[in-house]
Amino acid sequence: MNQSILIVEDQFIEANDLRLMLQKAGYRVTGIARSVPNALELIGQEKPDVVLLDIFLKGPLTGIDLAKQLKEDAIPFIYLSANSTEDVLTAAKATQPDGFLVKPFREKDVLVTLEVAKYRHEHSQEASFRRGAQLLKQLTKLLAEPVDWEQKLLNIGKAIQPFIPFDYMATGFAEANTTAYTDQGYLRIGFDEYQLVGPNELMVMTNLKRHELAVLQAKTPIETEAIWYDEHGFKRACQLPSIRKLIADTFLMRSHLVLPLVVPSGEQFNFSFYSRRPDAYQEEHSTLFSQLKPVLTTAIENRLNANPKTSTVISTPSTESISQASDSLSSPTTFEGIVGSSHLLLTVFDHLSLVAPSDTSVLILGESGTGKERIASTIHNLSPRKRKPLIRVNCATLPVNLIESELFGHEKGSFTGATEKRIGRFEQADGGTIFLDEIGEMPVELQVKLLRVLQEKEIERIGGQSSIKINVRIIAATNRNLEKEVAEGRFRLDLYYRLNVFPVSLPPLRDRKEDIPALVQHFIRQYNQKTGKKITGLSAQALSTLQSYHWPGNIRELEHLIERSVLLTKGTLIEEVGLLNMGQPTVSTTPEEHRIKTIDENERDHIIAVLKKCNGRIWGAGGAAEMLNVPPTTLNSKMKKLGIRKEYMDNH
Ligand SMILES: Nc1ncnc2c1ncn2[C@@H]1O[C@H](COP(=O)(O)OP(=O)(O)OP(=O)(O)O)[C@@H](O)[C@H]1O
Repeated sequence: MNQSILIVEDQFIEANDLRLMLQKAGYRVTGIARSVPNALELIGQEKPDVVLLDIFLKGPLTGIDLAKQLKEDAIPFIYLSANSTEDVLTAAKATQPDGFLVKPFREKDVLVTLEVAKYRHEHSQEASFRRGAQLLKQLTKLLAEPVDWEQKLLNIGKAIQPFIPFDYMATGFAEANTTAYTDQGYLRIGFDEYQLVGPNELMVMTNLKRHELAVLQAKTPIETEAIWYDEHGFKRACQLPSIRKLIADTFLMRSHLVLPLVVPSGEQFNFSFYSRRPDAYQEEHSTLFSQLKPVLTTAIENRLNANPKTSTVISTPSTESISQASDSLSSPTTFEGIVGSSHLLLTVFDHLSLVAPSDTSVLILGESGTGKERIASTIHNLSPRKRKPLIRVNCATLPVNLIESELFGHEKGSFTGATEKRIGRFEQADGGTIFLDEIGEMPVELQVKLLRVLQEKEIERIGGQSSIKINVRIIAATNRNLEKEVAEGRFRLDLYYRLNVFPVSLPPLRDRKEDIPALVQHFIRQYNQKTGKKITGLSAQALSTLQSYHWPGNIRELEHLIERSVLLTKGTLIEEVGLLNMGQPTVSTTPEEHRIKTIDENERDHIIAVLKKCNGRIWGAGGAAEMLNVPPTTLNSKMKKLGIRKEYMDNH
């Protein structure tokens, strides 16, 4: 083995104990550093395979400062720490360490954590390269398919989506002094559904004329190297009028990545990605793109040869979405039965499809009723373990004195009352998945035992003589802020770190109200089936009440409300829901309000109210057109006819 390790620790005795422990296990200790400058000097002399790094050191610099350097040098590191405050923990986590060890150390924990860190480090580097290679292979295949160029670009986007997430992708040639806007855009409106946004569609969506788009295009800076913006940077980049500002404003985009490709003939073709998340893009996306460059460059060259740029065809306006367009309101498109297509939920789906096939542990975070259990079973069902058991353990409801025997089992006679041998939940889940729900409620004493099981992949029944090997995938969930629990000493940092390998955060319903219509429909269908009723939907007034509510109980609360409403409704339409006083329009008593409005005025007010509710969004899931159940183009012309100006859409 003879791996080399540098210990960065200012407590002499602890550092020395570690050194002896490591040497006994066959590691070579390259030195003990007590401060960051001292550590840098030792690393300069010999690059270690792994660094064990205390957070608080001698001098003004901390282990977190050194971690940034280690990351750049691709040296794996493990923090040595006593439980820290939330802020320190957050800062430490942001440096993406390869492990955490909590003092005092047990020899076995140190050795296992080192092994895991080594594996994770090699694996993550190798995995990202492998993923790039896999994507490259997929693209090569897609590009050879005999489909038109627009479809080809869409196929590229779809293949890239899990690796470079986007809500809008713009593609096109970049040239100075342009006199036309010819980019092709793809707006994501469902898990695998995109809306084509060519120049004509963009004109309709933005109420701009062709020459106005061209002017904005000419004002848009041409990036010659990969560049990405987080929310603040993007706001600054969008101060002056440009196409990217137009896209940001129209589709509510918050971060941006431009990946330019220069083909040998000198032409530049851009892939521009936009996201509604504030910080979707990082260096790794540009690195991945470099791996894809050769195959994409060839595709663009071929396109240029077959179809010189000047003859770019401008497509006719279309309101059709490409692929799997959902045609009826009665059956919402779902991802494995999970309803919703808000960008926050689509991000969750992307994460699920990435992580499900592997054995990686997943930590699901989210408020009560956001669907954590639902997501856990989706991960299991999408994994190769799907034919084996999924065992759920609710850590909050297990009696403290029985929890150990529940999880690990016991031998007959091992304690008073143990009249029979018991197989624990871990053993029951062998070959499959264990779902540890409400993990934040697990007593601290038991957390150590759980950590051992995770590290060593074996359990011991209470009263048992030997350990039993188990092969179980762990999914844990909590509605608590685990970092706060760690900071307050109620949750072990090392266990948290071990579980938090792949966190999935479920957004609360109030942050994705655009999913409400589809969820309502889904639950109405479900309860129609159960009760034999034939409810067809919800009145606009009732929907608007639901959209104005804060939803502390999330989807479970919505589900119960719809269940109740289906039972209480006599006709076929739910006219009212039981959330009284929520979001009711205030009644004005001015004489003007008593005047009877014309149909057009009423229609105008209604459209404005809906537009405000959708933050001005017309297109896609949760957009005004969907809420009003009319095609977006029809809504656009109605708005023009009724004189609804763009400023009503800028309300935010
Ligand atoms: N996106 C969704 N589409 C359809 N049904 C959903 C969705 N999300 C949740 N549900 C339903 O909402 C209910 C609550 O979900 P679930 O029990 O998974 O929430 P939870 O976060 O685990 O709650 P808790 O924290 O209270 O255990 C379930 O009936 C589930 O099927």
